[in-house]
Amino acid sequence: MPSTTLPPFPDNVRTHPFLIIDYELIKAGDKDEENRLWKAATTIGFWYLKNHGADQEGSDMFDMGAETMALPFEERMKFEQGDEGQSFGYKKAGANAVDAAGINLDTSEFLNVSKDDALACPQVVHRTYPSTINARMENTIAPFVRKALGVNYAVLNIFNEKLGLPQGTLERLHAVDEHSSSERCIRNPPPQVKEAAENPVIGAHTDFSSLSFLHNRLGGLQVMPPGHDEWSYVQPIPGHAICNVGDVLSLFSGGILQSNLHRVIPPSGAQVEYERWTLIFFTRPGNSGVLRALVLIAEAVKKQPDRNFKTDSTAAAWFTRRVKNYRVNGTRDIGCEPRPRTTLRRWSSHSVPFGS
Ligand SMILES: O=C(O)CCC(=O)C(=O)O
Ligand SMILES: [Fe+2]
Repeated sequence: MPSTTLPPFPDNVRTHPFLIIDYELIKAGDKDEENRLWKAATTIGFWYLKNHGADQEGSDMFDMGAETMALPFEERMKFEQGDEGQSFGYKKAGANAVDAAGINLDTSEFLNVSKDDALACPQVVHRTYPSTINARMENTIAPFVRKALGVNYAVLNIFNEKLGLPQGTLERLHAVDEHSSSERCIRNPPPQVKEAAENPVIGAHTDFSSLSFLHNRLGGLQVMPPGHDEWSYVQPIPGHAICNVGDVLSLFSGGILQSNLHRVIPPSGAQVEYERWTLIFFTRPGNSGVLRALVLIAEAVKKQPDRNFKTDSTAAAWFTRRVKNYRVNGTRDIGCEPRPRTTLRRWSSHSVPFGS
């Protein structure tokens, strides 16, 4: 369990301010708040969300993560996600690379529990999990999934309206009863040597979700805002989730919604001594939907001939490829684009932006 007496976020590092969106106002249909959300999503693609109502569920999830990471390593490894593009299960540290060459390995461990397994429990949809996860499937994981989905559907419905799509289009593409996404709980140990304090623990990337609903207590997350060439920290604010647009919404919206580059390095200042935990719910599209810019967005796509908003892949195939390409031992699919291990390149400068 992450300590409750963590040192404060340092005041001598560069941070990037995000808009703070009030979920209570969003639920109440406040148009000004919807406009602020739209502004955040179409500029940097990140925002803080307050009054999301998932604090207790998030805290229970962190407990689940701590209980599971306390199991012997061999036990966790029985549930390792493997190199075939499956994300559900346990990811050991060092299975992913943090640089484009695939030389430097990550230090993060992930626990990815499928929302389908959580909501169908005791039925197994995708796979089984360590005993500590099974024990909390109904009373911890499913309630968190429901809260996170509620938040993300509210946001999707606003984007749907702003994009001028027929009512319910984005929600249907992310239908709760169609198999899809995972959530993630991450543990990063403190760096072993002082020099490692600047090394990324999760390399630069854009999320291959539609929306990410993220909770962390220590610093370390950094963004590269559009038009900048230096990283800025994202300061965790107690009780505020950090939300961001992922590649799938960017793709569906022809780039109107921004999926922004970010990475994780060890926390700075006194926080560096502490284990760092993150909880994320990734809302992903249903597996059968073909990923391409939606028809009504075709005009926006035509105006950006240098960018590719067409994958010819279903969500399931695209997602599998993205997971495999992160794995050090992952085999590339025939016909797959060159393997950028991380998306250090800006999309505008490479022709297959959604293939990595
Ligand atoms: O740990 C964090 O703060 C962010 C993790 C992240 O960006 C990811 O898992 O995609
Ligand atoms: Fe991310």
